[in-house]
Amino acid sequence: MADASARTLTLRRPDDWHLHLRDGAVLNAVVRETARHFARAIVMPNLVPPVATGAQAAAYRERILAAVPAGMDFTPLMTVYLCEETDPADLKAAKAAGIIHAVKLYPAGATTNSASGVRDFSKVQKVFDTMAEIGLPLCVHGEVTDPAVDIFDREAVFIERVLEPLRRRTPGLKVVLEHITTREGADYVRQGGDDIAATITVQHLIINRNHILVGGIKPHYYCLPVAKREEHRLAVRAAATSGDSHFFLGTDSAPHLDPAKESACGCAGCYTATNALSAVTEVFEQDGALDRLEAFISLNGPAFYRLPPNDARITLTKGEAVDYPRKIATEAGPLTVFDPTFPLHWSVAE
Ligand SMILES: NC(=O)N[C@@H](CC(=O)O)C(=O)O
Ligand SMILES: [Zn+2]
Ligand SMILES: [Zn+2]
Repeated sequence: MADASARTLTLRRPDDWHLHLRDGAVLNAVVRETARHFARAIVMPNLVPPVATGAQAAAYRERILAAVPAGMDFTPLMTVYLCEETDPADLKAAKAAGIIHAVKLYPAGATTNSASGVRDFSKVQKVFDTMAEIGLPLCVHGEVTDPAVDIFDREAVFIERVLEPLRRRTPGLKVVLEHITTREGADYVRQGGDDIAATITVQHLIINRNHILVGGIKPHYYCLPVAKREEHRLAVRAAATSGDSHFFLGTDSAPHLDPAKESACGCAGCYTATNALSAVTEVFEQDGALDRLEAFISLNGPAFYRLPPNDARITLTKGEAVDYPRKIATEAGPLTVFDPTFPLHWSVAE
């Protein structure tokens, strides 16, 4: 489809396999930014209070659909937030009704709005067993919360201490290790067989921890899992651009209003929906991997989730630097768009 000198790419319309849309004023402002480019998205359930039941997922889905501007075609794929009280029968019913496509595991305290997450994994083993039985994937925020573990080691330690034992206890459970940031994450998933996959974000293809900390603290580059050393960024980037079916785009676009980011205790999350597709295309071009872009953004995700790829196509065109907004206005205040640090040249025909 694409060669190194391509200036136009026509690809199947992509999906975003990890997205935060929030609610209310922010939802109303950000949903169009995603719907412009992506046909579907796995919508994260970490609202306050969390989306914890099938009924709450159905109600959130209605609020999202009501916020999609007229004439735009966007399908939210809902998830439920795993709590120690989650009822396996409720998940079964919500999956059978086509409302939910995954369950999200947040270790309690690991990230934004994760206070209701799981503390004692033995309390949710029945839920995992049911999910394995009905083929409902588990999306995992893969970081331990043990205060004794260094924040830069939390993903690798999670794989060893939590994820591998959980998968051994629950044969057949399909797992997405979300937003991987390490060589260990990429290696584990690549070698993990057909029941595991990983999402990779835009920012983790582009930034390492220096971007956050050198020359002053840059709150808009702070997200969780936090960006690691350069060698890890390169390993994650190689996984994305390899075309390997275990890896697909989940932007983890995570809007927080500017005052909440630019603060003495700034929130974790990068807002990337607006320029995600241009940035990912630029990355694949930089690495001579445009022929593997469609696998990463449009094919590998649906295959893992056992959904058909989109029939619609998008056209990406290379030209002068793309002029995308630096901020998105919402009725609650501004959101800063992720700055990839280099100009983007690929625009998307809408
Ligand atoms: N990635 C982040 O840094 N933040 C996400 C939560 C998450 O995906 O862990 C958010 O909801 O803001
Ligand atoms: Zn997360
Ligand atoms: Zn996220």
